[in-house]
Amino acid sequence: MLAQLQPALSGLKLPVRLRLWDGKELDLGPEPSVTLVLHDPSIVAQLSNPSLDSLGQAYVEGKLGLEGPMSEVIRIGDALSLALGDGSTSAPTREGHDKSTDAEAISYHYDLSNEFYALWLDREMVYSCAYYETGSEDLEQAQLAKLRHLCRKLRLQAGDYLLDVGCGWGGLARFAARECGARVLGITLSKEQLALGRQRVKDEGLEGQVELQLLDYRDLPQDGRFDKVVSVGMFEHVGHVNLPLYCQRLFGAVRPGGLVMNHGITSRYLDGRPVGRGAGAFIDRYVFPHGELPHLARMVGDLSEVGLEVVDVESLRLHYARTLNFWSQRLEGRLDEAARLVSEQTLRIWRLYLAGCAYAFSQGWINLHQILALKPLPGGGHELPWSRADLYR
Ligand SMILES: C[S@@+](CC[C@H](N)C(=O)[O-])C[C@H]1O[C@@H](n2cnc3c(N)ncnc32)[C@H](O)[C@@H]1O
Repeated sequence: MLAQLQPALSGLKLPVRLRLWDGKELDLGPEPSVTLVLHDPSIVAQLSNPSLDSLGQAYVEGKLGLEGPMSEVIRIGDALSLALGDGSTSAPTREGHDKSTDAEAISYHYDLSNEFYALWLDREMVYSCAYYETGSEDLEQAQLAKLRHLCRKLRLQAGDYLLDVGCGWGGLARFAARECGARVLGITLSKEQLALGRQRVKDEGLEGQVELQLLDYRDLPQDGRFDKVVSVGMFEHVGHVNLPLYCQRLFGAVRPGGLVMNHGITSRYLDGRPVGRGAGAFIDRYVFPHGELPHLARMVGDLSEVGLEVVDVESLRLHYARTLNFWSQRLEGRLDEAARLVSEQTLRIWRLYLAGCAYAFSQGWINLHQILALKPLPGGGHELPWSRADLYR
């Protein structure tokens, strides 16, 4: 089987070395930067029709070993999938989402280990795209700049009541309280996040201003009590079927004249079908079960349908590629510590996921959009300034 496949593989001239189950080595091109270790002859059949999903699965299951820089591993995996794969993609996902399946999916990802996430996230443990004002910032600076950018877009004032939907470990909630004087309610579905988030609120003496709760977005108060609503890296978990309900809940939570910021990952495709030669299927299987990425147009449409007026949209695609590269490099630099915190299989998954998503953003398979919307005042007016100049002062 390998003898049949070898001419096709060698024809690609990729900088890859194959190491076989019997120890033999075979270079497919000059100066190999990546070694694929075929632990099992059965993996050869998969190599003849590879996708990022099947290659990733073989790695996770230990049939395939990967040696070399992770970014290079992903690039090679994609080149193999493009050249030899049949290019088949699955249909767009439209799963039913209820509170219990969503809670389970969230726990699978976010309750993994606070210590593990702390190894490679920034100090505030912000788990979403950072903002690089000049492109020369490190991760710590860029995450703080992102929090500032969001608060500025929300025109957050002292005394404002802010709702943070999907608050993670509470980095934005604490920033908004500390730097802007806001009162904040943050909600999450992760018990581990909640415990550490509350501890950090306490450590900073912000208990009078910041409250974090375990609450599903479907159960949010609907009496318009919040001046501003922000949702960062959360709507990817909602699912197409529930997007109208999600937008309805944001609308119901904010007061007339208030602002809503939705920051999250969007699909390149209008129908939200999986992207990237099997990459989407891998993420769904191992990383974010039940996650779904809508197109920007779908999200703008659903916000508009409930009565929120979209006033500003910004794409930060390459900002997320850079953020993920930082995360991936930080994890790669601390693999021994990580291996003590999570299982070997989980570590393999997260290594592929971080490097793979950096690649996916860099290729334009997925994007990151900040969508600012407002709930108009009775009569149609609003409180926004005439220009965006205030954002950049
Ligand atoms: C990628 S994290 C982003 C966390 C934070 N916003 C940040 O930027 O660091 C996604 C967050 O959404 C929350 N989440 C997902 N589905 C949710 C739901 N149905 N209701 C409330 N929170 C949810 C998760 O618990 C998690 O805190």
